[in-house]
Amino acid sequence: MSSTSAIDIRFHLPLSGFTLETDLQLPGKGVTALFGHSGSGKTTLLRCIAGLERPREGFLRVRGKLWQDSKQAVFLPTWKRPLGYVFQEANLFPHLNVRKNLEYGRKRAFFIRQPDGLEQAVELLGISHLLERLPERLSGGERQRVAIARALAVCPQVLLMDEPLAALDLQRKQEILPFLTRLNNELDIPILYVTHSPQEVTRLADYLVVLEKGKVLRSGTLEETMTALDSPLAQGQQASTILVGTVSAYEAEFHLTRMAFPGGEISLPTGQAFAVGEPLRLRVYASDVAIALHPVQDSSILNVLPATITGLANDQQGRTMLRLNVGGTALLAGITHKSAAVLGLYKGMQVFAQIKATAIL
Ligand SMILES: Nc1ncnc2c1ncn2[C@@H]1O[C@H](COP(=O)(O)OP(=O)(O)OP(=O)(O)O)[C@@H](O)[C@H]1O
Repeated sequence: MSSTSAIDIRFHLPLSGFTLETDLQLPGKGVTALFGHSGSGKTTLLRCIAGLERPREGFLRVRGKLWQDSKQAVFLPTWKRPLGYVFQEANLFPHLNVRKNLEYGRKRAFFIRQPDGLEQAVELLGISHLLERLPERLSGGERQRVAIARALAVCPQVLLMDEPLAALDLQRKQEILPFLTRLNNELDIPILYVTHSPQEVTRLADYLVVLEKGKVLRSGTLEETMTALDSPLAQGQQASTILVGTVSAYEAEFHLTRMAFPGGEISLPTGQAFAVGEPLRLRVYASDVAIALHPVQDSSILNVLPATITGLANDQQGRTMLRLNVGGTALLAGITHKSAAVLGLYKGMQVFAQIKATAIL
């Protein structure tokens, strides 16, 4: 990552009983998820980036622009930082309609560059039909879409989102997720996204920072961090791999979509037809990946990919997690400790990964 396109963050912020200590370089575009247990410091880190906390020692450079450097006594106040901030609650002004809520934020912003920022935000969040409504006449999901549009209407250089879905029920979450995916695809700014939810991480993130007690436990691409055998995300029933690729074919007769990814090709049944070339993101649970020593001929499993074992970790419940390299893509396989022993699996061994099921994210 070059320092002109990245976000460089170094903060040392001692609070009573808790110290935030971060030294990070994050990508200057895409979604970076900040993940960790309650109290690990995710919100405090966002507040530092927003200039709402002022660490005595701090350095922050966003895509080549210095926002903060305690050594040079540089500290841009919050109102001069070109950022959008979305909270758990939408916090709209109840007496202003949606349009006026959006305009209010824009009027107060110091840094607006593009005159059509508001229209773009309205279009991106699909809220043009809501502009004349008062917040009390919006659903929770709509309110949150307005809050996101308000943050984007000021044309920020970075979007900070603090658990934007946490206050919503499952159905509302599902309603908003496609808009968040769209932001990631269509905006050229980085999004820092705080969440507790492994599902949101896997659905949205390109890059992941795992925080624990104010420190960075791990940071890297989603693939690296999810498949590192000592990562909290690679443990238990939720352990999964995200495969990113494009549709290579659709077999209408079988309602079967084939996706090409750097490690090969994978097929999955889909209710809807996808166009060739369309981007797809699939989740493969580790528990849905089995291991064979030879390519199996007579099997109902469609996806059999040659792989090399790059790591093994046993837990205390009789399970072994394998990290595989499938043509350059990391894949987790969760099998029993007994199967690993019977097959004589070891690091460096060539095997075949049989992928039983996948889900589109
Ligand atoms: N102004 C403050 N003064 C003292 N302690 C603080 C202050 N702000 C936060 N803390 C403490 O810092 C720690 C991290 O809090 P923070 O809200 O950043 O965690 P989090 O990971 O966002 O948690 P959650 O997921 O529950 O929102 C907590 O122990 C909190 O009590």
